[in-house]
Amino acid sequence: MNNTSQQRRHIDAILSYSGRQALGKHYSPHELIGRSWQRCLNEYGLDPSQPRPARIVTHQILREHQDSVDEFLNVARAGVEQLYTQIAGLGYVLLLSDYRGITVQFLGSKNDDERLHRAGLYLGADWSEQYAGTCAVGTCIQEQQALTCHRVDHFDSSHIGLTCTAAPIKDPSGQLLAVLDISALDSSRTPDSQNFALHLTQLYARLIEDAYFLRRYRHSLIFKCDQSRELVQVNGQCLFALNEDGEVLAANTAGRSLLSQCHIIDLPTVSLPTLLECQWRDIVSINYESKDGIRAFRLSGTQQTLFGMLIEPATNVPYQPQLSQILATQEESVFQLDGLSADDPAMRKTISLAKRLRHRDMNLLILGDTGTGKEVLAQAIHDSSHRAQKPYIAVNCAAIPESLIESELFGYAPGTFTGGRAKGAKGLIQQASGGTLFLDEIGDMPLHLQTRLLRVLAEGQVMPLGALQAVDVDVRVLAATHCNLAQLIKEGRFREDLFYRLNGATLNLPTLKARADKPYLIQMLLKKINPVVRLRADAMSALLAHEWPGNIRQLVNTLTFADAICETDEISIQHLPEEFFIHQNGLVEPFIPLHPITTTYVNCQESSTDDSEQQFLLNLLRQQRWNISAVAKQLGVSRPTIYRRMTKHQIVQPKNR
Ligand SMILES: Nc1ncnc2c1ncn2[C@@H]1O[C@H](COP(=O)(O)OP(=O)(O)OP(=O)(O)O)[C@@H](O)[C@H]1O
Repeated sequence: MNNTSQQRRHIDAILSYSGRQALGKHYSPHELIGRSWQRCLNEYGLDPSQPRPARIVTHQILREHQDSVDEFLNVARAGVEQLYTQIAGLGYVLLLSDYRGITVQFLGSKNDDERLHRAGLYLGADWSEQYAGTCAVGTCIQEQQALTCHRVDHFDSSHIGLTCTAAPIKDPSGQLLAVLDISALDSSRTPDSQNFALHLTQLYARLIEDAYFLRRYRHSLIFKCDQSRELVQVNGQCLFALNEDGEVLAANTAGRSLLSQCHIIDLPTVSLPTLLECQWRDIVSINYESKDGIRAFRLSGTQQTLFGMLIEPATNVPYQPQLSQILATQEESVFQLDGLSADDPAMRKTISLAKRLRHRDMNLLILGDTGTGKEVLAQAIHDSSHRAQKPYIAVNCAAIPESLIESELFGYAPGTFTGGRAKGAKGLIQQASGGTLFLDEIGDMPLHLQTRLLRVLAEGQVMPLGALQAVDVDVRVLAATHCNLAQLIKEGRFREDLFYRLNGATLNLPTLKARADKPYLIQMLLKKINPVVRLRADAMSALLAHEWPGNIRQLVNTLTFADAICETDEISIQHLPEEFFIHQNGLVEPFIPLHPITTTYVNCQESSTDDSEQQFLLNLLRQQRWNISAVAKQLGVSRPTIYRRMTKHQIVQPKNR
């Protein structure tokens, strides 16, 4: 088809689309292009049968347009030139237009000067939709989004040879500032071939937008954040300019979309500490307290972790006087507590509270899912308190049989039980006197014992079973549970008054899945298990991606397992339990250890190759007296997995156990 008949066909397609001509078998445009065609026909009164020549504004007018964005053009230059070097060899030219569609910067080949001029791919060209009809620049201005306008997407039939891709650049207040466009004179390729061009243009539009943002707010403190700790410095997506009180003055496009996730549209009233559920000092002290200059935060009302860094003002440091005051209130370091976490927002709050309360004698309630480290925290609070030299007694209320828990806790007087000790026995509460009593799984404590415990807490005295006289005790109680105590209170299964006695303050522990410092925990725990062994990147990625229903306990077991079956000093994904393999496509083969073993319960008909794993499992089963559920819990896997593994390793449970 020659050029003229192509143009004729295109005019028919638009007239048919507009309903001004009978519907034929014509090209049906993308919704966004269709909207633009409608605007051209109905709002601007453009006539598709009257192609318009490219309009290039005069030098004088061009100068006025350029002057109005002079500062921006200076910042954009480097990005524009870099993008052009990447696309020039592919036959593209580059246009940067202002928000009115006038091309204020142009980069293209001199060889095609005349053709480019005729097509409007030229400095000073007017690509507003109102004049040029549907086109990448003009439609991007109207729709405020990146798009490709490929060949017959153009309204004006004189442009149907072109392929153009454009992306918007916003100013720090969110207003359209400019449009970055790359165009080619001839493109016989399909629209899909422009996907790469679209991504590249969007990427450079963002780079230029961010460079301009940083330039405009160079005198302010800038908070830059990203969902990845590794990428925040080189490619932090969100930028926030802050005043000296931590209020957000401006944000880039990604920053504004983050704010809109939290339903915030009114910028100057947003406080960044509120948005990140933290103190202002947590933000301003990043560069002074964090080793890598990055700190983890949680986005308010979500489970989303953001890693943030600060870019300090180039001159005229507005927050400095306040900063010195803030840093003067630096939190003391308490190694027992600091070591529990590297950088996690929830742990930061918990540890900070624990530090402030550690020397107080108030009772504390530690809440968290199973295996999140409630007991470890309790021990650390005791070890860092003024009671550290006194006893620390831990009691698991769910593990002691109900018939024994009373005597275990409160002790008994001589002669109370037949078969009891002649001198009676001191209960655990009395043993903890002067120190700390940790009551784990407090939600499982029977109601009548809750009443007795309440008396101990209220009166500072314990009455052993069968005794006539109460004994004075001075005990600080740290209680923990994974239960919802409010719910238990509602159901009448937990005493409300005891709850208030125990809950001098609440310390919350996050799940392992939600923790931002998983890499630290993994490395720290592995070092404890085996200081020599090292994790390969594939294993680390699998561990980081895991759900961890059993939390840190499951992580400890997983690492212990991997260490046991790994025969070199490197753990890779094959050494992790079955749950970590990608079964479906067989990408990863399970572990195959080397040394054969023989045991009473193993049918060694053939020499097994999975012997280390077999030995590990066998040892665990023996330790747990063949309680499959207990082994499954310890390894953080399901019972069927244990049975499958037993079958695989031909481990047979002894009949007479
Ligand atoms: N910060 C930590 N550093 C090292 N090990 C930890 C840490 N937190 C937890 N662990 C380990 O994780 C396991 C579970 O911890 P812990 O018993 O304190 O959890 P828990 O919340 O009390 O569990 P449960 O609710 O089942 O009683 C233990 O092996 C403990 O040593």
